[in-house]
Amino acid sequence: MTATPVLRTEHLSRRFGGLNAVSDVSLSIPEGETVGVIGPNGAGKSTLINLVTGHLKPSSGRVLIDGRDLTGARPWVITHAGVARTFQIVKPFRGMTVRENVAIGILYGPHGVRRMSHAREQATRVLEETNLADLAERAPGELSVADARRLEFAKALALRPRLLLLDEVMAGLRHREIESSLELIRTLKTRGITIVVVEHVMRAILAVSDRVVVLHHGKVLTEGRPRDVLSDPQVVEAYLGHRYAQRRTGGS
Ligand SMILES: Nc1ncnc2c1ncn2[C@@H]1O[C@H](COP(=O)(O)OP(=O)(O)OP(=O)(O)O)[C@@H](O)[C@H]1O
Repeated sequence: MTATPVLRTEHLSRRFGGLNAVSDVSLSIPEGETVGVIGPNGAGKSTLINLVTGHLKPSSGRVLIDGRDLTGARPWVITHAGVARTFQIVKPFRGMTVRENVAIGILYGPHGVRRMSHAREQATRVLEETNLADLAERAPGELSVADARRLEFAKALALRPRLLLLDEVMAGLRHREIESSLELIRTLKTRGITIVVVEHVMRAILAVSDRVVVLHHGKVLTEGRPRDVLSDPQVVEAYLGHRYAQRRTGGS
């Protein structure tokens, strides 16, 4: 008997007026798998994440978390089912320190921490893990782009999710900063966390994905092993462009 997937979407669709932002997307992600989701701007990647996390309701189709039908459930219900996410546009609470931003999620999260002092202790551990410990008392507005993205990561990790959805956590980062984000994702993989990585940084997708799904005009164009998918002529045509293909075949 095969295990129940951590995330399953069945014929998931979302329309905005006449636009099919996500169209008939059926995915099955088993426990411990890291899936990269790529596609051109406007392909529906963030909408897909928002449909899974309850930030948008589907027009049709279903979302199952660990086999439970949570289609259209509120975000906090999805969080309590073990799902955490980052936002593409970082959304810290401005009036709080970095540590408090993480602690507040723990306090209202699924693991029953009710005392602020305990939440702060746990937040400190997450900040150490995400290399933000030195910045714990800073205001989020003082952080660099890379550290603000790390804070998003830390807020999601603080919920101790089984399924983590990362929406462009590497956008705008430098080489070294990307490497340290990849290191963190690799650590989470070894803990068995199931991860969905939406990313335009192909090096990152190749480095951590067990499988890659390509979205195009809201539909799954193709999916498979990262190197196979990234050399697929359809994917090159729709998204990557020929310069990228030449670079890859040139061995970079
Ligand atoms: N709230 C909304 N109202 C109307 N249209 C929307 C809304 N959200 C997304 N869209 C449209 O749906 C389509 C898919 O958008 P989405 O943000 O999911 O794409 P994406 O693949 O994440 O793109 P990017 O790589 O630029 O982040 C786009 O055409 C977008 O303009």
